[in-house]
Amino acid sequence: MSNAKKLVFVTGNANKLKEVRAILAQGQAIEIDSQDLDIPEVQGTTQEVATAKCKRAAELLGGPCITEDTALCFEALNGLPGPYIKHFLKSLGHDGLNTLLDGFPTRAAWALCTFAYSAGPGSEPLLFEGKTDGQIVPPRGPPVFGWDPIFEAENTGKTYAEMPSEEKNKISHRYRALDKLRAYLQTLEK
Ligand SMILES: O=P(O)(O)OP(=O)(O)OP(=O)(O)OC[C@H]1O[C@@H](n2cnc3c(O)ncnc32)[C@H](O)[C@@H]1O
Ligand SMILES: [Mg+2]
Repeated sequence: MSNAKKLVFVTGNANKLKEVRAILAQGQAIEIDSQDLDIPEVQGTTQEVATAKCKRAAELLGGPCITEDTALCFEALNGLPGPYIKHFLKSLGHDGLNTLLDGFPTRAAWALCTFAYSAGPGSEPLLFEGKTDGQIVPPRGPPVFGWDPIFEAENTGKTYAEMPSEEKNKISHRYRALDKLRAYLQTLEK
């Protein structure tokens, strides 16, 4: 009999779901169900964006849920595109995001993952953040997931896209945020 804790992850992104399941599968009794709900994303800080999305998801579901927002932040642009990376990526592509940084003294960037957990409608979401530093580089590796080919992580010399998934999942912004969420969920079981 499985005594796994079940959680609903509200996301429309199949790659996120895949990584979250792979990371949580490492010895943890948390099962993830997913739902793709169309939730407008507000403008603001990464925290404001994450909180508003999770609140709305819990209202629509009528129960507890998690949501996740990923930002890609350029040091030269004071953290932008940040939570708006999805639209920047769609409009500019990998090459355009690189060109955006031409003429700036640094191509340093960080990937920021924010998980939000709501215990249910009306319950203020809790946030769990994970960050991985890196550099924006011309694309290398298979273009499977978002901006993976242009993000060279920390001192690995590899873009996320060049890493086997187990390697990315050990150092990623998502892994680091999930580690905190997992620790919090364990305290609820006690
Ligand atoms: O339904 P949700 O969960 O919101 O899924 P989404 O695809 O809209 O995701 P976000 O709003 O968080 O936007 C983040 C953007 O960054 C991309 N992205 C997220 N995590 C990534 C990762 O680990 N590597 C590369 N790209 C990523 C993703 O495809 C989006 O274009
Ligand atoms: Mg989204």
